[in-house]
Amino acid sequence: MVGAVAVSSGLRSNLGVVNLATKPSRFAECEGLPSQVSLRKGARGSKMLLSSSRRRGLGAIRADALPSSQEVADNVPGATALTLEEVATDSAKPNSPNNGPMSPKKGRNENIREEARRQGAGSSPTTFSAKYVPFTPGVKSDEEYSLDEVIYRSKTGALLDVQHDMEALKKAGDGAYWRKLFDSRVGKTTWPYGSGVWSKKEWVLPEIDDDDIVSVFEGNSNLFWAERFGKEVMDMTDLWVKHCGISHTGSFKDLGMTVLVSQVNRLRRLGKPLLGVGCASTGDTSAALSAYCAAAGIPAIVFLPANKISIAQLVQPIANGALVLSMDTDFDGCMRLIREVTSELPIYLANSLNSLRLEGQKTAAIEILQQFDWEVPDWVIVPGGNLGNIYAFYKGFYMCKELGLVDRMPRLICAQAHNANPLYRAYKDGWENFKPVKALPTFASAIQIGDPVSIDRAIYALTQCDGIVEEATEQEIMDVCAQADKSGMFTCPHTGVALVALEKLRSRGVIGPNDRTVVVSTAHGLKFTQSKVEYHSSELPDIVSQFANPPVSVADDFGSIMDVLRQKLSLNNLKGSM
Ligand SMILES: N[C@@H](CCOP(=O)(O)O)C(=O)O
Repeated sequence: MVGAVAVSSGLRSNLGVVNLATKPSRFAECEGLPSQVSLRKGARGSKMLLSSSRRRGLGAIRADALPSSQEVADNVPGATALTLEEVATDSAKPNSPNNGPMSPKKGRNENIREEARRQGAGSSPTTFSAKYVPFTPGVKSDEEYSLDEVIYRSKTGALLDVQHDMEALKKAGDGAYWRKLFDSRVGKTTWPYGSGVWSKKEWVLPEIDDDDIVSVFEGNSNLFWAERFGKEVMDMTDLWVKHCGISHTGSFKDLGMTVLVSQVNRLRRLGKPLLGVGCASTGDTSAALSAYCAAAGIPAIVFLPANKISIAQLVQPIANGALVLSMDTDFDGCMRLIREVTSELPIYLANSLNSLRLEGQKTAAIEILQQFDWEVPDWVIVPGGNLGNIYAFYKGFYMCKELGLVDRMPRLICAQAHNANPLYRAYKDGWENFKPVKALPTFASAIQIGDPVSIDRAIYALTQCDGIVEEATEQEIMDVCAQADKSGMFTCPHTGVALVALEKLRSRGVIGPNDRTVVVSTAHGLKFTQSKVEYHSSELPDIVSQFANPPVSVADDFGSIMDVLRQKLSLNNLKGSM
């Protein structure tokens, strides 16, 4: 066990040293974010710019009501003004990263954006449109906002939804038309359709100019048949994993972030004085935001709970040049603070409270149908923390049904960690009396959230499709991950939570042995190696490592190695035949 112990203690000591809270100055001057506009002391001086009613308004601000860059500079001690022109034109500069490395040159002088523009693909005036409306299902309202406004909540404080002109989409063609169009774009590098998200552009952000899109051709993620795990562990024949973690920054967040950052890119070009984009995060949202902002040359500001995210997640925004603020609180605390800050300063909020994100995330559901050649699976299991994604999946499936691409919806299951299970509790209570909880530490750290922003969206989605909520204990999460990994996967703990939900529903007979079931894997397991190392070293407190596979320490000589092989591989039984 020497090897395992060494690896594990090395990792642990690394974790101990990395605490950005003690080193703010090194990171305050990250590329693209003038340190004068840092959010340290004095930023609260800008309070006078916003009316107190807006402060009470749950963070809802409209872009046309935002202070100008000059006003910010005048009122924020130490801030300098970016001219509107500077803000707006940065991404249009010829050497802007937005036009840079991810756009391979076509011919001598043309990149793929230019090629798409020349061919008129996607940039011509569209008959499709989308707008924000209050997310108040069943309640009629005339309230609506352009997607070019900076607004996250309705007048009454409700969440917003992006509403598409479904009539225009229906008029364009029937289900077969849309299926054919989407299928024709898969596997190409045509800008911007090489992206799994933008290949559904008409259903996502129909009115954005292709030139404003910030994409690294995310999406089109793997959907694979988990044959051995399905058969041996779940007694199932038709179990699939949609691996959204095989993505640019290693999680499904890329799907939403390409949409959100593209819209910010557009707003800055239109002259909105947005200084940057900010989020609270348990590690994946911050990684995605930082990468897309870096690709577009837009400042990113991320609020992280100190010592609560993995090193692999922490290093991503650092490397991408974001301003990383590490705080001695949990995710819910970071979320409260970023909402306060974004209602004070012209920083665009990138958490899934912002309904734009879900427009990108819903494409994973459409992809699942597409990958099954437009056949609908019986069940789709999604891990849930802040709860935007379960609604995003619902919406993707719903649009496909409404527009005739398929004729039914799958049943959705949301899976939560027992240590952070407010949705599960509400479900068990017949959806009555939702109460936020104090989320306790869980290996599934990305869903360690006690007061989920999208609770209303999640409850709506689940009630609409006869959905189910399940929960997983820490022991169950680690065991199922080890079993899944043994069958060739490399699961993140959140995927483990979804697998536990599956196991429980299988053992109760709710999910049948031949039901086509998709488990959504939300992140790459390589982001969460620490708990795996400790599990296989049997070093996790309060966890019995029944599926541990520790490395064997062996002397570097032939005889010792043969002894181990004999013991481990039952070579003695084979002796006669050798
Ligand atoms: N797991 C998330 C938490 C933030 O949720 P979001 O839905 O607002 O992105 C993360 O990776 O930060």
